Amino acid sequence: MSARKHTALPKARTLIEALPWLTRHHGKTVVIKFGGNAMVDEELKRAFAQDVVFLRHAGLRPVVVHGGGPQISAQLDLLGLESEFKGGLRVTTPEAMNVVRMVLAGQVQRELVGLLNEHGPLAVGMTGEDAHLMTATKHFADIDGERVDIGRVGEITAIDPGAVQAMLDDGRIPVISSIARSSDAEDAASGASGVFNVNADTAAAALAAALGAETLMVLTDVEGLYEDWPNSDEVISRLTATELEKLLPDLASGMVPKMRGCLHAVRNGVHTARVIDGRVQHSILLEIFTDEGIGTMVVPDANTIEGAA
Ligand SMILES: Nc1ncnc2c1ncn2[C@@H]1O[C@H](COP(=O)(O)OP(=O)(O)O)[C@@H](O)[C@H]1O
Ligand SMILES: CC(=O)N[C@@H](CCC(=O)OP(=O)(O)O)C(=O)O
Repeated sequence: MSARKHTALPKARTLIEALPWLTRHHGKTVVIKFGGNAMVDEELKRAFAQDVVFLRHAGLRPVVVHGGGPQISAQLDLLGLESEFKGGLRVTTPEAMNVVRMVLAGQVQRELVGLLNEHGPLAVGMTGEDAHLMTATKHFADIDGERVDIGRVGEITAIDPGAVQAMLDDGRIPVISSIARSSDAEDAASGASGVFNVNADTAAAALAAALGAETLMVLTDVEGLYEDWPNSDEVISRLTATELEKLLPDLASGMVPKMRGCLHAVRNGVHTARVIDGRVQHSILLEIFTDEGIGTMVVPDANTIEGAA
C-alpha cells in the first residue's frame, strides 16, 4: 500500500463514521432553520450553505427556513422606525410589515439562495405566500394572561406543502421566508398588509410537521437551551416533549417561539427537534458527526421511533 493511501485513511474513517447516520436519514426530509442571529459573518453563511448542499448530495431532502430578525431591525432603524418585541414576537405595524417582507424575501432569502447556488442549480426561494404554502390569521400575544394586539403577526392555520414537495422531488433545496398569506380574502386583497409576519421558528416547526420531516434543526446564537439562563451556561442536552412543556412558562425572549416550535414539531410526527449553535462553523455536520449531538435535542414522549437519535 502506498504512503499516500495511508495519509487519506483518517478522512475515509471520518466518512465511514457518518455512514449509520446517513443510512438512517437517506431520503428523509430535514427542515433547517437558520436564525438571523446566527448569520453573523460571511464565512459562517458559506459554511452553512456547504453543509446544506452536503446533506442534499448525501441523499437527504433539506429544506431551509430562514430568519432575519436583526436584519429587519437594522432596516427599520435606518428608516427611523422602532423595533418592539412582545413575548418574543415583533410588534408589526402595516408599515413595518412591508419592511419585514422586503428584508426577508428580498435580501436574506436572496443571499442564501445565491450561496447555495454557488454549488449548482439547487436552491429555489419562496415565501409562505407562494402556492398557498402558509396561511395565517392574526395572532394576539399572551402577556401575563392578557391578550395583546401586536399588529400584523400571523398564526399559521394551514400549510399546503405541495410546492415544497415538488421542489424536493425535483432535487431542489427550498429556501423559505416566514411570511404567510391571510386566510381572510378581503384582507388578502388589500396589498402588502394582506400578509402576516410569522416568527421563523414557528414557521419552520409548522412546515417540518406538515412535511412529516425526520428532523427539525434550529441554528441559533447560543449553544442550545440553557438550564438556568442567563445565570449559567449549562446546556440541556436532551429532553422529552413533556419535560419541555413544563419548562415553557419559564422561558424568555427568542427561546419562547423556538422551544414552542420544537414541541409542536415532535408532538406532530417529527422524530427529533434540535437547537444547535449556528455560530460554530459547520454546526450541521458537527451535529451529525457527534454521537450525542452538540446542542439540545427534543424527542417525543414515548420515544419508540427507531433510530431517532
Ligand atoms: N433558556 C435559554 N437558553 C438559551 N437562550 C435563551 C434562553 N432564554 C432566552 N434565551 C435567549 O434566546 C436567544 C435566541 O433567540 P433569538 O434571539 O430569537 O435567535 P434567532 O435569531 O436565532 O431566532 C438567545 O440568544 C438568548 O438571548
Ligand atoms: C413575528 C416575528 O417576530 N417575526 C420575526 C420574523 C423573522 C425571524 O423570526 O427571525 P429570527 O429567526 O432571526 O428571529 C421578526 O419580525 O423578527
